[in-house]
Amino acid sequence: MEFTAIPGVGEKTAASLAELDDAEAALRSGDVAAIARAPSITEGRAAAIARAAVRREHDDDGGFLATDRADEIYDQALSLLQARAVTDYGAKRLQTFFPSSAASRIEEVRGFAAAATERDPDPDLLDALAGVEPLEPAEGIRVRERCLATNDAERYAEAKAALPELPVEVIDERRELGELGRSYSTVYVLDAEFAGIDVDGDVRVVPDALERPAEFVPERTLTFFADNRERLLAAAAVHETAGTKPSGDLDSLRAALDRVDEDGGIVGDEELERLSVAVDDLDAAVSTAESVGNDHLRDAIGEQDVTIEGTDFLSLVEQGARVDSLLSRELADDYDEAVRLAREHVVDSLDLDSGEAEFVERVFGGEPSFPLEHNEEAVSRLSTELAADRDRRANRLETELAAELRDLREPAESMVEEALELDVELAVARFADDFDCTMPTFAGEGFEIEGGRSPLLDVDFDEVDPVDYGVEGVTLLSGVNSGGKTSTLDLVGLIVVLAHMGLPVPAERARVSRVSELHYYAKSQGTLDAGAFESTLREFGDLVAGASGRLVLVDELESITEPGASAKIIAGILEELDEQGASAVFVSHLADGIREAASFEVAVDGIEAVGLVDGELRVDRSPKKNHLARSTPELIVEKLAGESDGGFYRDLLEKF
Ligand SMILES: Nc1ncnc2c1ncn2[C@@H]1O[C@H](COP(=O)(O)OP(=O)(O)OP(=O)(O)O)[C@@H](O)[C@H]1O
Repeated sequence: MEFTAIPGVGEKTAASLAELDDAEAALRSGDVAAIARAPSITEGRAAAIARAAVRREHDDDGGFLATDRADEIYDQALSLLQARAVTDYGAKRLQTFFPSSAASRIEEVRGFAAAATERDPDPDLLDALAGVEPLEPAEGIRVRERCLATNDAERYAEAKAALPELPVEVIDERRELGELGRSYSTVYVLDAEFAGIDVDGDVRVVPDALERPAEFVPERTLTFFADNRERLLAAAAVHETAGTKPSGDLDSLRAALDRVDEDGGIVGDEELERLSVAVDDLDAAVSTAESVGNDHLRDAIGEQDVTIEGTDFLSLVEQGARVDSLLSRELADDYDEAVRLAREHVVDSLDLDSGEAEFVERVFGGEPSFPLEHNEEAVSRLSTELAADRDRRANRLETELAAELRDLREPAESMVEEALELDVELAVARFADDFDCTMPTFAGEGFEIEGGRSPLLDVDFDEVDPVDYGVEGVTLLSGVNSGGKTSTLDLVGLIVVLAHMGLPVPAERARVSRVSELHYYAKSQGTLDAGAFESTLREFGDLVAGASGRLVLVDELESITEPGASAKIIAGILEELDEQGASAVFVSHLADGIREAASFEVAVDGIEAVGLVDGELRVDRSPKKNHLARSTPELIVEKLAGESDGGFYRDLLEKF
């Protein structure tokens, strides 16, 4: 697939997408999580790319929402769905649902929605979902104790690219390898010619290391699991609560996570723990050991009766009062004991093995002196030895554990994606539940809605009166002020948009025709000036230029100019739409004038006031077919005519 053929995808994004394992499948299925795994593609951008890819896949020109008001209705529908997603991911993924004129796309989503509405949005499940997020790649890993080495400039560049986490050293001769062996706990040599080399340290010749980089940086795998621990556990909890079968085995995943600490290190290896503690506590142990030895020596000196010959005394004074020779002669045994105690303290407190204990021999010893002092160089050698052992052991264990975890990585990723996908399904299920939705059917012309209740109204959904309304062809919708004409258009628009998204609609039953474009024009705010009027007229000129297959909803177009002209303009538009067999509902208070001006019998439906109760209009929200509803002024005049004896109101009423 040429990624640049997807609208909105340039060379740079295409190159990012190409880095995915199976970008085509991700694009085809609108898998936002997978697309967002491409470098520098955010989830928001991934949703836009997915939408464009799905459109292309289904040959959809993206023109379904043909007007601003149609766009707004879609945005409102999307917001209602998104408000029911628990995860940010779910909210973004819902953006890949859009109204389309393509039957194949609608069918695809209808299949998804049918399964989704079977789901039970259990509150525990929604709680569990709250912790699920797309997984993070392991980033910022820097390994300092191991290195790669090569004598080839080209391989050096390849190594830097394939294993950016490791230092890469250039070596010209064997001797340098020996130096590296002493500086690093492990050296991976990339050149086969060094095979069989015998140098100090852990130096391994691995010419194929760049072909299997993950094995040489187990930190990649371990950090991935450590960084994503909470998300993975949350996804596991989602599967358990939902009773769904995850891609991976949850017990193995949990057991594996228990073996990695929060920094990606190994948990539960006693020897590694011992070595780590020994490295960390070495200086403190040596210092305490020194005190132990000196305490012993001080006590011994204090208790000793020192006999000193005059010549010795003289020589001592001449030497600047040094007591070493005196110590070696008089307190040799006590000094040896002090050294033994000091060594023993280091070995015991750090739990050193016999090999390590040999290094301690050199830390304390030598010529007797007071106070007893440690040999710094020997401490440093012991420290280097312990650290190298620790690093080698950690690396060996990490390599082994990472090899096990690598096999779990893919199932773990799928498991999280499945949990996130479940959030999308549950959002649809909750939407359908909350607004008593049904799956619409596609057939015939226009639409037929039974028991439709708009969630876009400014009243609680529980208080929304159900509306029955159907239209085939071109119709005027009349009615009292605030009777619900605009709300009816909104309901029709919403049901048509949701149906073309492939989703359930808020009605007991709904039939809609397959529409190529939805043209919904909101009521204009007051009369337009000449320029704005001209451009509005041009818009309608374009609308009627090829209206077949379109659904047109227009709210009180008459408000754009004076009533007489408006009626003629509306009549003209209706004639064109009628000729092309389009379906349209025009809300208007000018039904009489329009009918008069039109060259065909324009159908008129009406939202009828049942009457005025305490000055308030009681309305039947379902428009009556082929019925010109009485207007609010007419109702008021009728009321006044009934209340008074005077002829004025009766005369007035007769004029309606
Ligand atoms: N089906 C319904 N159920 C409950 N309340 C409704 C319903 N339809 C409309 N309403 C209420 O009536 C109010 C007015 O509705 P709407 O704006 O659709 O009337 P209208 O006929 O377009 O008015 P106007 O002629 O003044 O433009 C809404 O804001 C809403 O509160």
